[in-house]
Amino acid sequence: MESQNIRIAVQKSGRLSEESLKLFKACGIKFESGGSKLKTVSSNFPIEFLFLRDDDIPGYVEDGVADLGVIGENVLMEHIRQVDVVKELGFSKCRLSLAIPRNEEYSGIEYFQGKNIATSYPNLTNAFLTKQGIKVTTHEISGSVEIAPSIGLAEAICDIVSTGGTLLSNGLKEVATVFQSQAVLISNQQLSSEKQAILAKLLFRIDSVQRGQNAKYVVLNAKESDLEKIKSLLPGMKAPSVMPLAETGWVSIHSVISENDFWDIIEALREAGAQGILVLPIEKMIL
Ligand SMILES: Nc1ncnc2c1ncn2[C@@H]1O[C@H](COP(=O)(O)OP(=O)(O)OP(=O)(O)O)[C@@H](O)[C@H]1O
Ligand SMILES: O=P(O)(O)OC[C@H]1O[C@H](OP(=O)(O)OP(=O)(O)O)[C@H](O)[C@@H]1O
Ligand SMILES: [Mg+2]
Repeated sequence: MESQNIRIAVQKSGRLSEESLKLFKACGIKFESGGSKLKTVSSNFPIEFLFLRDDDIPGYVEDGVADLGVIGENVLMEHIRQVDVVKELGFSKCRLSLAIPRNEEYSGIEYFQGKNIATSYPNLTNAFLTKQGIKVTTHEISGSVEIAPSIGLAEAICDIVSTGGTLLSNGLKEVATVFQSQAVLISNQQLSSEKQAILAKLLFRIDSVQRGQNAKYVVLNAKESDLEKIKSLLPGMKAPSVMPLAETGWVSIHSVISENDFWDIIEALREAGAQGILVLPIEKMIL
């Protein structure tokens, strides 16, 4: 009999694992993680977790060994798989970039013509350069790619960059971005209707958590005479809540501000007469 749980593959340990587990926990899903256990079932949601090497996840989801998976778009795009991307997760943001020794002069993409490039992403690298008429020889290596130029393995590299610290400490400079990546939730293309219903519940929870992460709850005091000006700066979920204070002529205003324009709005609020501004995190936001 088919299991009623949906099965999700997440990275066992690495750059995706911590944020993945944090997200599912923030969704109220309880499960054990850590240690040497490679499979665990949630005690309060119909989901089973498999802890795997990230490279294996897209294949497992394509084959239906797992129903869902969390994976970096960079890995997903390198080996085209028949899976659906159901949600951008907004963490493990990084880019796949071409880098060369720092003392080299970079004239433009033509620099790479005929060069040897070390990378874990030969398909993405070749596709990017071929599109621009550049022919290179890629050397596939699975890790520590940044070492390649200094040991004479290649003249350039194409690897994951986030802060740029690894490039810097290996005497390299980033010269072109091939691909921007983040973690995504992928799904098998033939989920049973039962599993689709579980996925819909999961996505509803992820949306609520993400909305909360992108917003702040703001409470402030203001003179009634400044209320209209302040209200025009505050959208809120529907409209800001306004409550009288114990002191005549003063009100307390509660609202929700998007993380993106948070500081701009706070500055404008202060100029408009807001005082005693409190900012609180939002755990979940359900529309
Ligand atoms: N420095 C970084 N900052 C942010 N995200 C990153 C960074 N490096 C990698 N990533 C993202 O996290 C994913 C996993 O990276 P990680 O280095 O943990 O992979 P790995 O060493 O191949 O792990 P595994 O042992 O599971 O095969 C990458 O495919 C990429 O999407
Ligand atoms: O630009 P930075 O912030 O320095 O990050 C980039 C580095 O991070 C990743 O490696 P990771 O540290 O995950 O080690 P790994 O090679 O073992 O995967 C990636 O492969 C780069 O080497
Ligand atoms: Mg890997």
